Amino acid sequence: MIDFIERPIDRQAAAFLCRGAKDESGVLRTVVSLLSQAVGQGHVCLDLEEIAGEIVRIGKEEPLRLPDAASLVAALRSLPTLGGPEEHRPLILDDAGRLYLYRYFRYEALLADAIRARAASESSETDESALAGQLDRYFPPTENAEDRQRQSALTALRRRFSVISGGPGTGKTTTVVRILGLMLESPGGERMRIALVAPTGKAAARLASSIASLRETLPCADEVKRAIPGQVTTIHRLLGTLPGSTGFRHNERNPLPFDAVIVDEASMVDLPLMTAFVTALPPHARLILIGDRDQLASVEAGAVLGDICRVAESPGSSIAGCVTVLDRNFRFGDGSGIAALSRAVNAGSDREALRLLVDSGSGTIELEATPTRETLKKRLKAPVLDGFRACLEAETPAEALRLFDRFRILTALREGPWGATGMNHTAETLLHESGLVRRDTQFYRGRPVLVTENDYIHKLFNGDTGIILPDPESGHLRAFFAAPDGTVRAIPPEFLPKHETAFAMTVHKSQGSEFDRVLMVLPPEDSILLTRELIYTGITRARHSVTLWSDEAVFIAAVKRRTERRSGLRERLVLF
Ligand SMILES: Nc1ncnc2c1ncn2[C@@H]1O[C@H](COP(=O)(O)OP(=O)(O)OP(=O)(O)O)[C@@H](O)[C@H]1O
Repeated sequence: MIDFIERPIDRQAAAFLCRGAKDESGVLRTVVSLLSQAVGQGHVCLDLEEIAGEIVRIGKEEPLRLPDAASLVAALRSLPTLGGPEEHRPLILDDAGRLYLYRYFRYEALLADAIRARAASESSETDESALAGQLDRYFPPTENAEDRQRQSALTALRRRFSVISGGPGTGKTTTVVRILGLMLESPGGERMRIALVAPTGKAAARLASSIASLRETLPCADEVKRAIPGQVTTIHRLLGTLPGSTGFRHNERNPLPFDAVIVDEASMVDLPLMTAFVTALPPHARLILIGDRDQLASVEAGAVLGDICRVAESPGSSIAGCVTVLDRNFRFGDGSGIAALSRAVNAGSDREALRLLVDSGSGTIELEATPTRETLKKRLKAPVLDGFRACLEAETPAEALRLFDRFRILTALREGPWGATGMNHTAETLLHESGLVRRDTQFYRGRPVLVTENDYIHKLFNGDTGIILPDPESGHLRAFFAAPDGTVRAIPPEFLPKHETAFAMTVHKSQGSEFDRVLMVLPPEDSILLTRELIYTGITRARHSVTLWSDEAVFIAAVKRRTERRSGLRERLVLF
């Protein structure tokens, strides 16, 4: 039984796309409404095989049994709005029984073509023997026979398309900086135009600051170090947004002026944006995607990085050899609590993950039962006061921002007492009662804010985190944000774009950030929103320790549940 609440947009899409069709049974309307719903949930298409024969109930309407797949296809073909892959119609049905909205079909087809074309062409400039010597310098041979970092660098230099995937601490950034050094040292490298991008301002700032410290460690000449770009920008900014349009200034007809582009945190990039980006690259440009294939997929449609990484493993794939997975944890060591736990979660070993949490004597990972509504405030008191006191008592805005990254509450849900809204409310109450903040106005001193939309005028981006504090000079309250170069900037709070309080945030919003300590909160009841990828992403935001509030059964159910996003990208990438 597929039970779903139809949103107004699903109803309108169904009515519009089925207009003029003979649909007494309501099957067509139901299928199109399901497609609209699926896209809203991040799927790129609807798989007819999967819904064939199912009973569907929309809200309180009479349940309806859908016919078998062949009959569904035949019925859909009667729709004047439906066409095949070569046609330009609002709905597209492909040969594998996947139903798309035209826009998404086109994104997927364009992206698959662009990646295949890029993957097929090897970079011509590489001089193999010189390269081997260079690689030995950047990646000194170790007793570890299989040096995947070195392998990933070799792939990135040889190919026009490559992917480096790995969890936190596996050396992705270290490897990127070495690749930059290698590229700039190669013949003609001094003229190479390189762009570094990330999906959010926060992620861009993090990469910029890592590069600034890592480039000094490179075994290369000073002019090469100086040539390494210090600036990291967001994908939107590089492409150039156009007011009132979903298009960008740079596109196939006006390509980006770069020879190599590195995209960090690529798991956060959705299908429409990745397509816009890849199709705006000139054909000769090298594209390197960096990310963690096991993290939550993008908020909007698609799971582009995950799909690419999975295809690369299948025999006959057009992108075989383009993907390297870094799996050795250099930051914690493979045996550390967080690394072992995240590996068990990823593998779906729910019992093993639970055992690690329960038996951990190290203090780096801990499991505690989710508090009830009644005990929530009492249980939250110590973590909140310990976690935020230093930040709220800091002497300067720069110090407060640095200390704020020591601790964060991450929630699985947005709403409800165990969601980000409820946890923020309880945290604020506790801090108010303890005298650490005075929650008497909207912008009170010490209120952390998380920006939730891009504001190009004030250069604030979705995901940026700031704190409201008095300006040390004027005494006026300002929102302070860390700039990528390590300085802070101050914005009058009334100029802030859309934002939320940020003592607690959802795991989704925390992507691209890391904190020393994390308290991750799951609700007391299981829900389809609790997935393996969510748990993995939350745990791996912590650099030193994680406390998980969850009941054992809820944790087990979440680790068992995978997020599968329907798309045809993998199949389109396998085929030549
Ligand atoms: N080959 C290596 N040998 C020894 N130490 C390494 C190696 N590669 C990386 N490290 C160290 O491991 C730590 C993590 O590396 P790095 O920051 O590059 O990882 P990352 O995958 O980018 O992590 P994150 O996603 O959290 O930013 C750093 O302290 C780095 O110096």
